[in-house]
Amino acid sequence: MTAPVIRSDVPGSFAWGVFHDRHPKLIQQVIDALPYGPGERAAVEDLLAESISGALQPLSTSAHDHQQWVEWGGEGLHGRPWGEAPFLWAESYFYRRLLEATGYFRPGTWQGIDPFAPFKDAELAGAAVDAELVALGDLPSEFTDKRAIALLSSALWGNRADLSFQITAEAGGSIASDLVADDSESLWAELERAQGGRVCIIADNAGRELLPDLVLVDHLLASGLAAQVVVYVKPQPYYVSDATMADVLATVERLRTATTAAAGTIGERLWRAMNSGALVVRTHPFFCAPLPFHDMPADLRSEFAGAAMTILKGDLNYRRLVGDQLWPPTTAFTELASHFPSAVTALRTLKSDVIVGVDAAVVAQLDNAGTPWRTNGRHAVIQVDLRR
Ligand SMILES: O=P(O)(O)OC[C@@]1(O)O[C@H](CO)[C@@H](O)[C@@H]1O
Repeated sequence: MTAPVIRSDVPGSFAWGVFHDRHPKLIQQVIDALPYGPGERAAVEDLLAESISGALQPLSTSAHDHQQWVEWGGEGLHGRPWGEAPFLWAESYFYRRLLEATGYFRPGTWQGIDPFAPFKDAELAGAAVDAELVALGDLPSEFTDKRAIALLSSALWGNRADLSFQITAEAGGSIASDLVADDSESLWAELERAQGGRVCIIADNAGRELLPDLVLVDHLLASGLAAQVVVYVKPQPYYVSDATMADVLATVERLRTATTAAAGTIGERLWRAMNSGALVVRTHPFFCAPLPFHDMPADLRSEFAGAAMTILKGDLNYRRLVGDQLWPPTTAFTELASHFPSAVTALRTLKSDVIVGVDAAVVAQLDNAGTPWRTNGRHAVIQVDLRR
């Protein structure tokens, strides 16, 4: 089964807009957020110009991952317009090159400085997170189904980043009308069935998404639904807000030091779970690769094999799971997710063109409404492949 691979050279498409509208704004924000010198500023602006109207240049041969990117497909793309590369490839490479331009990997003063840290730090320190921490206290404190459903919903809508505990505490669950596919009952049934196994979570964004993700992790461990949770984060700054280990530590600290008792208790439990190995945070270079998960290397594949469930958060992980392709939206999710080494659940708000596993009647209704439902971030899916 196949479908057209998404590229960013179709004017007016979502992918085209990412390169032509979103990236110029992002680059401006990056060079305004830290006092980069003339060299870094020029390199960042050159990258933007190259990605919009130039030919795709290779990483410098002295870069530690030069060869890796050649193997990931760079060789066939060097010298061609960026828009001819698959969108997933080009977007991922853009973030790698942005780190090159800001000196993230180069020995020197900017080495290891996350160019997106000012945005992530501000979000985590902000009033919205304060309100989230307070709202945590309104959730049932016992490890009931009601709490589980509310936390799953918070982790899902945390990907939308304007909704989380505050909504779920009030609604007592999901914002059902915006869920275009909901297999959450299968997820809970499978976690109950496999009780005491290992659950993997492939994290997405830091801040207002990682916070509810970690609260869900705490629930899985404290309720006994999982004996161990492994959270996978990015090895380096990526797609602006993607979570790294530094973001996990900052989020656990934000919980621990919260003035609200519920949040503080969860933060302490997460700390102790890391101490005991019940909660493990891991990463791998492939999490910043420009390829679908279908192509994951054997060492990473073996880490997921044997997990009771892997939960993938967010839009980019969904694109990598099912393939960044224009599938008919009614294509079965299980058909495209079956390559993954364990049972999987996608928790994703829709922010790009890729979507599968939606009933024909729902697709017709959404199409008829005339809104850009695939990309406006309003809708979401909870999709499960139980591998049986
Ligand atoms: O994975 P997330 O954080 O949910 O969303 C990331 C994302 O929406 O941002 C990109 C635009 O820059 C999209 O191509 C991509 O899928």
